Amino acid sequence: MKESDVLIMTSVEAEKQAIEAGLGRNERFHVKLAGVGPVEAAVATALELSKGSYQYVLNMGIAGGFEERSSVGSIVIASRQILADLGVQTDEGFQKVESLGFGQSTLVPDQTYVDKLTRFGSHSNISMQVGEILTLSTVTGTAMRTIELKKQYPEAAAEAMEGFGVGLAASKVGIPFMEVRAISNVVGPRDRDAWRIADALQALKETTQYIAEVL
Ligand SMILES: O=C(O)c1cccc(C(=O)CC[C@H]2O[C@@H](n3cnc4c(=O)[nH]cnc43)[C@H](O)[C@@H]2O)c1
Repeated sequence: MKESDVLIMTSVEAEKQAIEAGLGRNERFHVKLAGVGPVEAAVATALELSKGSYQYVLNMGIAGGFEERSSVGSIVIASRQILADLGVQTDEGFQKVESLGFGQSTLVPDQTYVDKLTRFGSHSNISMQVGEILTLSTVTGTAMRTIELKKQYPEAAAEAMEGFGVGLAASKVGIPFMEVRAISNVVGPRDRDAWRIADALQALKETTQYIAEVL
């Protein structure tokens, strides 16, 4: 393992296969399973980082997109990763953990590579945008929760379940990180049959080809 190696954490085997197909034969990149949810992802990433020497950490996978901010089949690169349900629920509404005077619910990924990938992507056929990505332990599946999240995080472009965990593990040891998600479904009332997983996995594969050139 070399110091310029890149660790890519993803949730499930189908995502890993799409990413590996995009990378082709590239020995700098190591794709590992993070499991599902922020806790699994943080632990899995910390363990991988303890075994090797990495220059960069990426969280990649599919995600739900907020209708007005991202479309199915497009790519969202995180400007911020927000652990959206870390806080306190009161009669006046939800307050972030920071309002209690401790804790952290937002991470800012490495801006240099976010910019590089966005610039690179603007010359491709893939629709790519930068926006906030929420990390949640529970997939949003009702209209009411969707409205709540949009009210709390009006700038959110997507939600997934691992980004903050991966980013936190990397940030604790001072390694730059980034989250890149392909939108498979709209955030809203649960309709699993409407998820366009094949399209999202194809976008993930194509984006990984760019990442291998940019990083
Ligand atoms: O069933 C399949 O063939 C299949 C193939 C690839 C991936 C999956 C997953 O279910 C991946 C789970 C992973 O996806 C993220 N995700 C996707 N949509 C959402 C969403 O609307 N809200 C939150 N997370 C979402 C999440 O990070 C999961 O870990 C299935």
